[in-house]
Amino acid sequence: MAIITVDHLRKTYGTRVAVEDVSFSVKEGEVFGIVGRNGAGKTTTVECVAGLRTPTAGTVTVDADLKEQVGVQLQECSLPDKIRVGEALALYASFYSRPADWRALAAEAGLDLRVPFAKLSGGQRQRLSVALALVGNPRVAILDELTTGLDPQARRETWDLVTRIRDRGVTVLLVTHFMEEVERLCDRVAVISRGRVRAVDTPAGLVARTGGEQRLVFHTGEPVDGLRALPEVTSVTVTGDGNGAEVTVTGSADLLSAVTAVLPASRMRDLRLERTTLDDAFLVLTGQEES
Ligand SMILES: Nc1ncnc2c1ncn2[C@@H]1O[C@H](COP(=O)(O)OP(=O)(O)OP(=O)(O)O)[C@@H](O)[C@H]1O
Repeated sequence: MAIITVDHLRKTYGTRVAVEDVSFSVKEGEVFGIVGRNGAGKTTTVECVAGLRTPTAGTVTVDADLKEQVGVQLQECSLPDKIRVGEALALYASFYSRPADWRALAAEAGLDLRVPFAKLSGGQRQRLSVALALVGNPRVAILDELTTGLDPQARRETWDLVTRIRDRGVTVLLVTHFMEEVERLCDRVAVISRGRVRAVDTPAGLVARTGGEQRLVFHTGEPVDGLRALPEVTSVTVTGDGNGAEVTVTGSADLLSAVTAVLPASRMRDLRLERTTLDDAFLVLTGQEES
């Protein structure tokens, strides 16, 4: 069941078009990603979903009482330097009629209640901002670029926190630049480019729709012309000659077994198989329009 429905959303600021035409729906309980290059319209879109901005045209429907049931973590978390983690959580909890147990939230986010905001690391600040977004016990959490600027360890801890939120049944709308984050966390993702949705799919579906191509690269002294006739093969490129020739074969799934049936792996050196990645898919889907 859709908990969020965005239908032909458009948002302009004077003559500047921030969101041209965006439609998607988010199912209850899923982690739904929004990806796109800088300025694509991601933040404007989620701010409209959160009720922080009014659409110029189109509609946003959220099947939850906005004030109480949507928790928002926006790009920068800024609090007074001296406020302690526990004080900030208690303050936010006082805004809600049925707040979550904020001590448990802090423990889950790995935060010490006594530490003042100014002393928190970047990762701790991000996890505090997620905890603050959850303190009202929302059914929907909107998280905007929550791991930008974090080191790999802090990023992983934040991902674990998002996974635990999802496991509790909270629907998550996640804006991100990181394809690894999409692969790890998102059930489905909308790719936005220049204010329009270019694709909505699972991460694997996005990879598949932009080719799902495989590439086999190896060195051999053997003739490779026979490979061109294989139905799995779309191209064979040879650079250099003789025993040092580097051969690149592209094609569909099962490329490796098809090729090694004709040319045994024992006749190849430095064999490697490369697959289309989500990064490749993202570049294909957003690249042409915005270089
Ligand atoms: N308040 C505003 N007034 C004027 N233009 C704005 C305003 N907010 C956003 N824009 C413009 O709208 C476009 C989309 O901005 P938005 O912040 O939604 O993009 P984004 O995809 O979230 O980018 P980023 O990844 O850099 O955060 C940009 O060109 C931006 O400059």
